[in-house]
Amino acid sequence: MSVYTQLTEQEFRDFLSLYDEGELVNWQGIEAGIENTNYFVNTRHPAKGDQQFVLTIFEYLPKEKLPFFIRFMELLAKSGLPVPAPVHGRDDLSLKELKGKPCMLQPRLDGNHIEADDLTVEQCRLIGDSLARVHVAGQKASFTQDNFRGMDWIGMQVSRLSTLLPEDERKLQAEQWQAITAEFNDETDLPRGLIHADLFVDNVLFHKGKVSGIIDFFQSCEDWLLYDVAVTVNDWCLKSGSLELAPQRTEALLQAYAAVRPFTDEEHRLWPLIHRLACLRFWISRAITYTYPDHVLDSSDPHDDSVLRHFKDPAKFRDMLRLRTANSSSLVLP
Ligand SMILES: Nc1ncnc2c1ncn2[C@@H]1O[C@H](COP(=O)(O)OP(=O)(O)O)[C@@H](O)[C@H]1O
Ligand SMILES: N[C@@H](CCOP(=O)(O)O)C(=O)O
Repeated sequence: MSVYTQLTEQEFRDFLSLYDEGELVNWQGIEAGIENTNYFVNTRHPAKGDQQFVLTIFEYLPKEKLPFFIRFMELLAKSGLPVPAPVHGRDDLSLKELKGKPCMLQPRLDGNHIEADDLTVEQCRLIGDSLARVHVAGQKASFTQDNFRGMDWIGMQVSRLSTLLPEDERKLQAEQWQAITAEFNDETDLPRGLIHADLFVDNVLFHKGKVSGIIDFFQSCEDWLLYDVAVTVNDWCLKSGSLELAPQRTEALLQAYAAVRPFTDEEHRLWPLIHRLACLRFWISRAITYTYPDHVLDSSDPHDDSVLRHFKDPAKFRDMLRLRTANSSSLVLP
């Protein structure tokens, strides 16, 4: 469970007084998530009735990065996607502060998470369609933000980790980074746009056979659209208990995506390699969170047992990187 910032009842009440969303009924810390503190917060309003929200407190993201996420979420919600547009306070602003940390209130969307192993081919199809719609809607944006975990960041982490990793892992990262930077650079002719950048299964809710919630936009940014597709496929389309891609799931996701936004020739060519970029990125971010937590959680002491958190296994993406490299000829876009 990841609840880094604990709040008292009075602090919840004071916070809610900044909004016209009613009085506090109750709250509960949310177990999922590793980077931010999240609470379910229920209120009762004399006219609006019972309401359900999610309060997100940003533990390490700098305040200046947040307006982009808010604008992107608002744009997607306005485009008809099931994205929780942040709630505006009495001052008409959605970005607030609690205990010196930026925070915001979002509507709690209906639906449930599905365990990756239980996903159906239909759910993979639905998320392929939704992802393409996110990308198409993002093309309308007049605002942007760089990927703070993009190529520059990955390059920096590869050098930082080189003195800390075992020799075989250091060698693997160095070789992969060389292959990746040879193709992915300023001359790369891949379509770019606003991407979610973390569309893992646990960032989507399903309700009544539909995608009812796309959440956690706090890695979103401008980058290669195909990178977002690779990140998504690598979490949604695995065979049960394996890191191999399940052909039916993969095909369903990619075909549904391509029906909304067809892939370009350059995207077809670079599909096998962009998988390796996606794997390397999450291997590194997990290694940093898991093995070297000080590097990530600048604003809280990683050895402080009073905070509740959970970690994700970096080795999964190291092994997936090896597998995608070995099987690269089987990675084909429709
Ligand atoms: N708007 C929302 N509606 C419903 N549930 C939400 C919403 N936002 C977050 N959650 C719940 O909170 C959990 C953690 O949120 P998330 O944004 O993924 O946190 P983190 O950024 O720390 O990973 C999600 O897995 C989901 O269960
Ligand atoms: N999906 C990432 C973790 C990103 O962190 P989150 O707290 O924003 O979900 C992974 O699985 O490594």
